[in-house]
Amino acid sequence: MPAPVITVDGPSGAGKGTISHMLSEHLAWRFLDSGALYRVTGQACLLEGVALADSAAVTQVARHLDVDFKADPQGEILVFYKGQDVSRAIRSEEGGRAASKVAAIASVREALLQRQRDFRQLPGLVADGRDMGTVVFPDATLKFFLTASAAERAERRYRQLLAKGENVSLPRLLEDIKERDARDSSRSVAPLLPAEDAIVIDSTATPIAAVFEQVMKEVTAKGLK
Ligand SMILES: Nc1ncnc2c1ncn2[C@@H]1O[C@H](COP(=O)(O)OP(=O)(O)OP(=O)(O)O)[C@@H](O)[C@H]1O
Ligand SMILES: Nc1ccn([C@@H]2O[C@H](COP(=O)(O)O)[C@@H](O)[C@H]2O)c(=O)n1
Repeated sequence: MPAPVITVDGPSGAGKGTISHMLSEHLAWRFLDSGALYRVTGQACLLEGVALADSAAVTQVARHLDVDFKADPQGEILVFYKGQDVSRAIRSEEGGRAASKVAAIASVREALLQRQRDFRQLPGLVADGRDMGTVVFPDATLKFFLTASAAERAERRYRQLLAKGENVSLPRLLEDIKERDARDSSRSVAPLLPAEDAIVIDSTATPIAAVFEQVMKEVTAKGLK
């Protein structure tokens, strides 16, 4: 019997990472941040001087990706590429753009598929991404698709980056989010869309605690808690 999986998909800034992290802590299950794998692939290309448009070379980078995840003492997950902490670099808007470009290459997705599936271990896995419920774990026990308006997601990202002391422009963030939504949704391979059996939650006007409560109701109803 394979380990149970809860998938949390949706567009950028919908709250997937926040809810998935809360859920994995609450259940004491493993956590897969699949976006980080695409972000590290993009960052590795920038570091190794590989052009993002060179699909064959980007695929080689993805196949041999030397990536590691480690929690710091505060429980924050740090991401390492070839032993170097790239957590901050991959979280930039540029990192998100590069990730979304490499993620549109079918052979890159293929190269990262088994690595993602390897996270499925007992007692269970919470998997955060775009195609967790549709492609990577189609047999997941429970599937969520979180969404919110682009304006609300840009506002959230704006507040998040301001709190980190970064100099950001809200109109630019909104443009970036719309551009990334369009690329992620229109690509021919594993486009961003809810699985047929996903529970869709629109959090545009719903605080995090209330979203988590809704998610936990479904988890309990499935007998996972
Ligand atoms: N329901 C909500 N209401 C208000 N703020 C929220 C809500 N959900 C998440 N946030 C905040 O929005 C920001 C982005 O959330 P988060 O990183 O979880 O999104 P994400 O979907 O994982 O985005 P990405 O795919 O780009 O990593 C965080 O600062 C988070 O605290
Ligand atoms: N399963 C996934 C996860 C992510 N992507 C792509 O990576 C970009 C960054 O993801 P974040 O969740 O860290 O924001 C995202 O825009 C997608 O293009 C993906 O394709 N599949």
